[in-house]
Amino acid sequence: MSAFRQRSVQLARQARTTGARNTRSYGSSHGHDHHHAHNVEESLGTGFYVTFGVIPASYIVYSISRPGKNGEESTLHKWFRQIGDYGTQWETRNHIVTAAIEQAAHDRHLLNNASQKKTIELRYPEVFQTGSPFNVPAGHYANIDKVVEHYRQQHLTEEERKAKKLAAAASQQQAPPEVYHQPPQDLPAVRIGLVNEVIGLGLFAARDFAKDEYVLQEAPVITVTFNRLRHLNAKHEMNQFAAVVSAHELDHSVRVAFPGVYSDLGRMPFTYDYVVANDLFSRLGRNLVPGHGQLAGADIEKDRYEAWIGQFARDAPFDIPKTARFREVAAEFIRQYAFIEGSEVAVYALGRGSNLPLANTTKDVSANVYLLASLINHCCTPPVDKTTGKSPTEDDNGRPIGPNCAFRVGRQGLARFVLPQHIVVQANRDIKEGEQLTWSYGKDRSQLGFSCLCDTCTTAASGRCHVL
Ligand SMILES: C[S@@+](CC[C@H](N)C(=O)[O-])C[C@H]1O[C@@H](n2cnc3c(N)ncnc32)[C@H](O)[C@@H]1O
Repeated sequence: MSAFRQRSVQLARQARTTGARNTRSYGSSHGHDHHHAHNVEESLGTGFYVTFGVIPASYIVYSISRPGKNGEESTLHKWFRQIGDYGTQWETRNHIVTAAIEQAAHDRHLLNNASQKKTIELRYPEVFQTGSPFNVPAGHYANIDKVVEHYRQQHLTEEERKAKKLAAAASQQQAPPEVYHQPPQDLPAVRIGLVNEVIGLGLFAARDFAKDEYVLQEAPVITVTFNRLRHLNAKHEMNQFAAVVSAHELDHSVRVAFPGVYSDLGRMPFTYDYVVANDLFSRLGRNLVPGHGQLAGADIEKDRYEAWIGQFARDAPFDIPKTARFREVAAEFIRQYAFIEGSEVAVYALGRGSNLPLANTTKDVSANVYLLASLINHCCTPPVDKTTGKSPTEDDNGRPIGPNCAFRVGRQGLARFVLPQHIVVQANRDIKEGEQLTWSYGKDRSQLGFSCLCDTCTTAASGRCHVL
């Protein structure tokens, strides 16, 4: 194209030169043309391109508009027809899509509503009649009696093994002791005794008890509202003071059970003769639930008793001034002697700063004082043995050590026979007649508030408590 263009320019230049020769030359331009011939750059122009473009375009249009060799439809004609057919095509597609959606909806409806078949159609029912096609001579079935017998034996052996295992497990599983479910028996349960002049009164087994056996059930003699956090405030102190004093006024046995508290409240302890003459030791058993353990009297010598109450008699003034100090005395008495329903620790174990469990600590709850159960003294649990990981229950000579009882207040666990606010005493190991009943006050020695003189602490053979 470039060569063609250069040639055209050359021809045009020659034509101009010839033209100049035939025309007049003006003086001013004379000789200039001759010496300075310009190179003229000219494009081919639109006309040129149009002319040359039309030819192939016409050819293309011509060829696509021609029918095929065998009279087929020309390409151009096909295009026009396709464009014309678009409407029909879309209509057909829409019909197909609509039909598919309708069918899907129908199927879905059918699947959701049709009930499931309860039987399975066999592809060919003769399947039941056929035997194994392998290793079976024509007209015969294999005799599988031996196989059946083998698996029958295997099944019987397995069943026998299971039965033996179950029986072994059942014999190993110890049935809970019968006594654990039974309320205390209507038999002598406890006897009152004087442990020594420091510890004071205590309760002693009046017969043998088996581990887990219930010893007695007792109703409270004083019930007051108690709040672990607001124990010492005017409302609670007044409530406790009134309850403690009126219990004393109603029954002299209360003064026998708590001589120290009543001397603090201005009441003289009774003499031994007065107690015996009025049968006040026996009256200490008056709140036992009938049929749930009996008090077998008291075993206390006169001179020891007089020596013991002498310490309280010395302090006792003769009147009860209702001052704040006496309210405090009553409140302290409740803290020392009361038990809370549902709790397995007594109120003293819930003293200020205690982290022992009490359902809702800011709530007012009932705290109960009992006549007999309040005489049960504390015994320390021996420290855990590092080798066994348990607290020893026997000393080196095989004698039982540690507390031998536990208590529950109200219904708890299997002790469903316990009445609301009542206390039940339970043997936590076998107890011999004459043994002192003890339980743990729930704190270690440093927090007890008195110098512990329990067997665990004082018996040389056990003596382990000293390390606490
Ligand atoms: C709930 S009373 C038990 C009955 C008490 N012995 C009495 O005569 O009133 C608790 C008080 O008994 C005394 N006590 C209980 N267990 C004791 C122990 N292991 N060692 C020394 N004193 C104990 C303490 O004076 C304690 O405050």
